[in-house]
Amino acid sequence: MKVLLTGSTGQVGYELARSLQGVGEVVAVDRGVMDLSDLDQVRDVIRQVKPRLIVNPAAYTAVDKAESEPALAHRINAEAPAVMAQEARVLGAALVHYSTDYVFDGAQPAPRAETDPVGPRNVYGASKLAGEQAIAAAGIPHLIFRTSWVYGMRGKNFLLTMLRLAKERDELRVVADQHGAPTWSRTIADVTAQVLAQAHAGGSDWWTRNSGIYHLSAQGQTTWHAFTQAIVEEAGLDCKVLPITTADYPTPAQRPPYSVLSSEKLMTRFCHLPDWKEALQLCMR
Ligand SMILES: NC(=O)C1=CN([C@@H]2O[C@H](COP(=O)(O)OP(=O)(O)OC[C@H]3O[C@@H](n4cnc5c(N)ncnc54)[C@H](OP(=O)(O)O)[C@@H]3O)[C@@H](O)[C@H]2O)C=CC1
Ligand SMILES: Cc1cn([C@H]2C[C@H](O)[C@@H](COP(=O)(O)OP(=O)(O)O[C@H]3O[C@@H](C)C(=O)[C@@H](O)[C@H]3O)O2)c(=O)[nH]c1=O
Ligand SMILES: [Mg+2]
Repeated sequence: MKVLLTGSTGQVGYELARSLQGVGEVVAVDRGVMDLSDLDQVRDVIRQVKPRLIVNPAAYTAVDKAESEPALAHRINAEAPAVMAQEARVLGAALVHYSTDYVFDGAQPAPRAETDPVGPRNVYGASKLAGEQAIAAAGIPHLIFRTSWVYGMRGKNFLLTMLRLAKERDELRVVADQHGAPTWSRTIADVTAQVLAQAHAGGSDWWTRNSGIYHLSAQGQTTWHAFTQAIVEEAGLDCKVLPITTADYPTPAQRPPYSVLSSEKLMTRFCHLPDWKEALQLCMR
């Protein structure tokens, strides 16, 4: 089976390039081959490759910058996935896509289910929500994995930023009033591969029965402050981590105060997800 993989230079895409090897023949395309801001190019590449499955972890992920580039964020996160869905329909292909906890406003401190109302607080979240909706509306076989606070030992992420800052400084000030679940990029890729293996073994109506949104986050919850404490501790660094409020750390984009996802649906149907701290330790070791 031919699998078209986007975003293989990103955190999740890099891990997927490895995890999807057992799923099929992976054709990985980077920005140089398929620029998601060029919708004609997206269409042309899909028509050339003719995949049976498109896996799309590529996205505009710069949350603060998106506030000043809403059109570009929307093109990459909503219009490009819409084109992928249209082309998948023509080919009879399935689409695996990724979305975010930032589709929620996070006003209520309770884990969010897939059926809970959305209400993004920022341009990035709104653009990702529009991407989800375009895929769902296309009526194709699809899986949308909403994940959160992605980190890994490569790429641009909170873990690597904090490791760098903790080495440079004696103390870090980190917000302690935003709650979520840090999720290792490798967990996301491995779970994706496991679910696709089940799809492969599942018979002809598997996609009809299972298409939809799934929350895919590590278990448990924390704050950016406590996440940083765990990072500093695990790295054995000598750096104080001071709790601050969101108001003490002004950013262009608003973030949800509480965006913990309940991954019960995914765990009931497919597989177990690890605790965030155990995954962090595995990643850092
Ligand atoms: N990072 C996070 O904390 C979270 C991410 N997600 C979602 O998970 C998915 C994977 O994210 P993650 O791997 O962390 O993201 P990264 O930021 O690590 O990687 C993004 C990828 O998208 C590619 N990309 C960006 N713009 C374009 C473009 N115009 N054309 C082609 N490729 C482009 C990047 O390519 P290049 O290297 O060339 O820039 C890179 O490969 C995304 O859908 C994201 O929205 C969900 C929750 C949290
Ligand atoms: C660097 C730094 C950040 N912060 C705060 C700012 C912010 O509120 C919080 C997180 O910072 P970041 O900007 O790294 O995180 P952010 O870019 O908001 O991360 C998000 O990315 C997108 C792609 C997602 O989909 C989300 O799930 C989430 O992972 O930490 C501090 O308090 N102190 C610091 O020194
Ligand atoms: Mg960021």
